[in-house]
Amino acid sequence: MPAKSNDPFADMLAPPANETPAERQMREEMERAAKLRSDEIDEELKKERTALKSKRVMKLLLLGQSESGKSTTLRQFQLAYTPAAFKAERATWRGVIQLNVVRSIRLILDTVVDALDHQNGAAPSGDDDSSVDQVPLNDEHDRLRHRLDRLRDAESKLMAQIRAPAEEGDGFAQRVADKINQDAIQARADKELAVRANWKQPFQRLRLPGPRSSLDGGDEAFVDEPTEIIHELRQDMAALWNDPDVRELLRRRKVRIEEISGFFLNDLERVTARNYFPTSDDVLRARLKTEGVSEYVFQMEMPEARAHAAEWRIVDVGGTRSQRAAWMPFFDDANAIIFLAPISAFDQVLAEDRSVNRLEDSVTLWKQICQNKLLEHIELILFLNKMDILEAKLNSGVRLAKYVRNFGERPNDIETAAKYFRSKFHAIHREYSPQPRKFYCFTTSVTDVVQTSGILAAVRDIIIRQHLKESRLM
Ligand SMILES: Nc1nc2c(ncn2[C@@H]2O[C@H](COP(=O)(O)OP(=O)(O)OP(=O)(O)O)[C@@H](O)[C@H]2O)c(=O)[nH]1
Ligand SMILES: [Mg+2]
Repeated sequence: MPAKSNDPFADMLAPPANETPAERQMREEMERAAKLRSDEIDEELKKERTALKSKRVMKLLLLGQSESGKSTTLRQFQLAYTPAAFKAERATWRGVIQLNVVRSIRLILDTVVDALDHQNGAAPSGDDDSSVDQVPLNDEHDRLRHRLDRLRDAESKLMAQIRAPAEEGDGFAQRVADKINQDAIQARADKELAVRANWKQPFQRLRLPGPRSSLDGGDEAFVDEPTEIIHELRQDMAALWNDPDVRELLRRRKVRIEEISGFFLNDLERVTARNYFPTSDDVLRARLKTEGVSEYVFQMEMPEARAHAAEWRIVDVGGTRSQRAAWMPFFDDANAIIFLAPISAFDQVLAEDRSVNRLEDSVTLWKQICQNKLLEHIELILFLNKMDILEAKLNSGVRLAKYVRNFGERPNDIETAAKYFRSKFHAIHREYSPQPRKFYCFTTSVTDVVQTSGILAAVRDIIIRQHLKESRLM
């Protein structure tokens, strides 16, 4: 009988004192099997830990004021890195584009109705410098606006469709996660449609006509009521938009419909067709304000280890002033920020606060981002966006110096303006960053697919380079 040790655990684990040789053999076999299984588990755990370590997640934050182009940039990432999914979702944008059309027409109608009221003496007194703005309108304009009244019906139905609550359990939620503000679906005072991130879910059930080579073979178009109304009114809409008196009225009243986001009136025939199917360009040009935060997750192949694809998370936020408080929680673990400054907006004001110039707001925001201590180690990538609009504006004779005094006597052209803005934003970056960091700046028009895909590749390389540098330091 083995002597008792002082270790109670060793005693417990010791083989029984009266073990027979057969029992001993069985015990030893069981112990060997258990050891084998235990080693296997250890090995699995080790592998899991290594895999977790090498699983890189890159987080990219899109920041900037409302209408700066954040969601459009996100859509460009989707088009570049998950093109099949992007294409599959184009149908869901039809309603948004139809709403954009209705909204443009409604803006023109508001101006026409106001002019007609003035002409008929029905306008409220007091707001009258309108004789200068006035263009004589006739009965046909009046008839046109009455016929177009039916658009209201299409508008409210489209809004209801897009705002319909999403059902749970749809796979789409995996790609675009509605992170905050589940109920943040609101029509604002400016009546611009805003929806939460997973607004597309109800549309997944709608059967829309595919592009001509549709894989499901269906030519049969899904024609809902708003589509039917918009189609029936297409000629009246075109008549309104192409009417020389109406154009003159808009010009005199400085209503620049073409410059308002989501402008499709030059494509009326195409987008009002019963079997209209949005192109990729249409999706990029469509306007849908973001409420809350949405996240796009995809796998990006890493150049230094082809076998591993890093997970990328791109976070898109709402840019209106009231929504900026929701940005903070995302600062902690971000790898990089793309900050969008729409420099074409130098002569515009914020929709949410008409006392604030949009360029000044962008500059203030840029300062705040540059000096934020939480972000001091993060790569800041600046997009001076809407260059195409800036160019058209300068070419049409709008003088930058009238709005930006310091621009002075410089030539009023796009190259000079871009250089000027670049140096202004660079100076802020230098002065306000808590410690020196590299200044990355691109002049962009993020609705342009070709130009933007090159820029996104450059952005990807900047972020990956930074990540490699950090992982070597760790
Ligand atoms: N022409 C032109 N249009 C642009 C450009 N960038 C964005 N847009 C358009 O401007 C509108 C606003 O862009 P969004 O991407 O929705 O802006 P956002 O920053 O996400 O705005 P919020 O969601 O309100 O914060 C959309 O209709 C875009 O198609 C650009 O560089 N050029
Ligand atoms: Mg947005």
